[in-house]
Amino acid sequence: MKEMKSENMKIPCFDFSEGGVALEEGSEEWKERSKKVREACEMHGCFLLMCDDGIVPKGVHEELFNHMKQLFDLPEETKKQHINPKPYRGYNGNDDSPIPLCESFGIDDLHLSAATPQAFTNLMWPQGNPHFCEALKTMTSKMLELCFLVLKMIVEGYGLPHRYISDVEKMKSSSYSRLIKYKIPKGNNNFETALPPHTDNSALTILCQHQVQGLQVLSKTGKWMQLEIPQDGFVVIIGDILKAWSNGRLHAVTHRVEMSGEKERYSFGVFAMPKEEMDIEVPSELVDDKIHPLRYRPFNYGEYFYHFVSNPREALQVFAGI
Ligand SMILES: O=C(O)CCC(=O)C(=O)O
Ligand SMILES: [Fe+2]
Repeated sequence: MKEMKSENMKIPCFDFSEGGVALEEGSEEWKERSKKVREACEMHGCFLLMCDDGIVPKGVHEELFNHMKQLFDLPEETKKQHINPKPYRGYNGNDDSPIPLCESFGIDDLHLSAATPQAFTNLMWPQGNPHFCEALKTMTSKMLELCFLVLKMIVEGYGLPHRYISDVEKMKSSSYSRLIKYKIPKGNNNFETALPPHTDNSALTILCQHQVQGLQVLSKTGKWMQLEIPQDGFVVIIGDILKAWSNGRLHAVTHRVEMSGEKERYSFGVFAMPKEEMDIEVPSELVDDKIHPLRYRPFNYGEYFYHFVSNPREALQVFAGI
């Protein structure tokens, strides 16, 4: 356990509340920070993020999680009404599931239209739940703004021409918000895996949680490290798509959730991803003959997702090699 803690010290935590977001893009400070963000994404595949009121208005975090608790307390028949034929969406929560400690709802493109969060909250509460509806929409939009900021920092961190900003902007043209509850393990085990090790099928993932920690990342040296997500803060995780786009330079970190026997855990994740028809193609600036030969041939997100559904661990491999 001690070892986990000391390794965890190495996962960088950026404080965007010290004017990070207000930093003028292109300024020297911005360039400096972008380099550090890029290095963290190469070395660890994730980093922690602190934010102040200017980014996520005060109280929205708390509001979101208070309502999420009420959501998961609704009767099973009500929760089951949230259906979506696309894999990983909809409501997942029955005890026969291969991951019985994890109960979740997935919703696509929550922020694009006011009708989407409203349809969801009206389905769960026929009398409506405007506060939750607003909190869901605000958090998703803010978290996607942070994703775009990080994507722009990555472009800057590699010193790529400005035109790549529109490339990375497309990496967040779709999104999927996931509301998760992790139950307390029933056995006597101190720790139980509630979400098995995986990499994300997104370009970039941003997550927050309510008080209880549990997310662990696998270091490049093969050690599991417990993350300490700051209160009202976030963790940013590189997904498979940015790994491919960056020619394998950014690390799509393997992560899992371990639950201890004490308290339920609630988390909220936003997965930024391209539209299905979008091509993922490595910028020529990130390819050279000697150290960085081209590692992934161009593919589109829909093709990748198709492979991910049948074999998540090998999906990116399909496009590896030329
Ligand atoms: O709940 C968490 O902290 C992690 C969730 C996660 O990794 C996922 O949904 O892909
Ligand atoms: Fe994940």
